[in-house]
Amino acid sequence: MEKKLAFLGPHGTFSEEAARALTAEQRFQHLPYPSIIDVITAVANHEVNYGVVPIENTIEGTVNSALDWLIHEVDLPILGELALPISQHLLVARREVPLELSAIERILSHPHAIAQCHNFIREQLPNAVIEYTNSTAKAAQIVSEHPEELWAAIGTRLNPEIYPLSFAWQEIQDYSNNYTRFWLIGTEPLVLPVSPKEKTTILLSMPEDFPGALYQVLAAFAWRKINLSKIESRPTKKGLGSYYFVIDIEQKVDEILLPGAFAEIEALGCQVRQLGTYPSYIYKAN
Ligand SMILES: O=C(O)C(=O)C[C@]1(C(=O)O)C=C[C@@H](O)C=C1
Repeated sequence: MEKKLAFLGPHGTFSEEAARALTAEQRFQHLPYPSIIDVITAVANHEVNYGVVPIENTIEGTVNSALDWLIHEVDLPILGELALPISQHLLVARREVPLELSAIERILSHPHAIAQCHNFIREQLPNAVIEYTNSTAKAAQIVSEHPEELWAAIGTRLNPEIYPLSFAWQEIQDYSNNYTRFWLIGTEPLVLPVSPKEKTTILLSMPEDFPGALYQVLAAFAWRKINLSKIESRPTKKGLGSYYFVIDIEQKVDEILLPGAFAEIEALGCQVRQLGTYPSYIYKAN
């Protein structure tokens, strides 16, 4: 039976691009879900076998809703990661007389896409009202369905191929080297192509009132020369000043020295939860 994979819909999101690229060599039924949390929940409830969610963007940083749901609400392993180049475009409904930029009253998109284009919006559309949607493609769909309104969407280069839209301005993100990392999550293992880059992500909980705990944790990695690529603190939601640390490590969990580092950290009284050990890819267009 064909395996099912959930992505943030509707069709035409960056998440769908990432999902199709990550699973290019396998046959899947790709299913759109209305929100990132719905994607994760569908995987956790076994409605689908796998899901793809955005986790971090170069300009805007961590996608907190995705990371927090994976930390607090479910226990699903990360199976793979893809960094997808992101370019944002200003899209308007197709009409006989093209909509002037100065006439745009409302601009719709996913909060992360809006945040990647703050400078453009402030300079070119200072009076437009911002309306957040669950995804870029949702914004594109809504704008295309209301050609009578003076609305624009921030969306992907593929959106005008799916919805009756035209480009009002291309490449509007504030920084050119824009990437979003996506995680593939699932309830069963998946054979993915070998990657030169393997990563492990852990969630670290520390004992309370332990001066220098983070310093000692980092020392356990440092003296073993284990490379870390990200440390993010997220609230435990149990009280102000109480945090988890999400740490991305640039090697696989069973590689030499990493189990020793975990044992040393646990001996300090910290808890280590492994969120996944997985291949990491950078998207390359064919
Ligand atoms: O709206 C989309 O197209 C998504 O896939 C979501 C998302 C995100 O959550 O960061 C993905 C990539 C871009 O950074 C902007 C939006």
